[in-house]
Amino acid sequence: YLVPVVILIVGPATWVEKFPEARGTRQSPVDIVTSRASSGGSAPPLVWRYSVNHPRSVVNPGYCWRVDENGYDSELRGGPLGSDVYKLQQWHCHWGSVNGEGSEHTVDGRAFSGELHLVHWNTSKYNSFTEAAGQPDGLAVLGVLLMVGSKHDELDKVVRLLPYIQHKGDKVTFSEPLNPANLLPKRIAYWTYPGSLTTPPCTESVTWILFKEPVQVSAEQVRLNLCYYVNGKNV
Ligand SMILES: NS(=O)(=O)c1ccc(C(=O)NCc2cc(F)ccc2F)cc1
Ligand SMILES: [Zn+2]
Repeated sequence: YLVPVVILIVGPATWVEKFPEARGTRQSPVDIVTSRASSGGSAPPLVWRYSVNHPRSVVNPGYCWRVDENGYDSELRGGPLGSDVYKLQQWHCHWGSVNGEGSEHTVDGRAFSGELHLVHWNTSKYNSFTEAAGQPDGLAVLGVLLMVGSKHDELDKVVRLLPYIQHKGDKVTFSEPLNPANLLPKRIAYWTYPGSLTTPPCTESVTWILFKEPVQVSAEQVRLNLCYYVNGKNV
């Protein structure tokens, strides 16, 4: 007898139908195989400066949360970014829904509890984020691996607002001073590779800069993130 085989194709496997870029040659996320990473050689230091005292909005985009910088000035330069200057557009997180394996990148096959992305665009060459997002050197994303440990005070300024944006499209603006640099690890060693947006349209426009040292967040902070965002649905 014939066994009915139903192949349910959801998620990334269907993205190639709608987003041809997803079939590309530099798709993210990837597994970082540390033994195959070459040393940075003589790359110049990575330098960043962020505005602290300006109104930011926390948005529920339907998956996790996103903080919009609302156009306030900032700079990211150096490292693998050549002579171009990039500006912080937004930052957001990816959390796991099961056994705390929620990071997008893995390191030697190991996943972390979550991953923070600080999304920057090339203001030296392009006039808007949307324009830059379509160019191979348009975006630079700083990736921070999150692991359960002590409470993260800077991140808590966002986590404590989550109960107010429980539905997709909800947005709350806050003006409490916040320095995105405090979201980064102390040690700034990183891996870098040319990649893509990890969600549709998966455009291959991202220079990925993933810090080696994970940052600690408390189990309660992970739980709060999970309660509100499990698999992109609000629960
Ligand atoms: N997880 S990640 O850091 O890789 C990532 C960062 C930004 C975006 C994004 O802005 N998407 C919307 C979007 C895409 C475009 F290509 C152009 C405009 C735009 F709003 C998606 C994924
Ligand atoms: Zn992301």
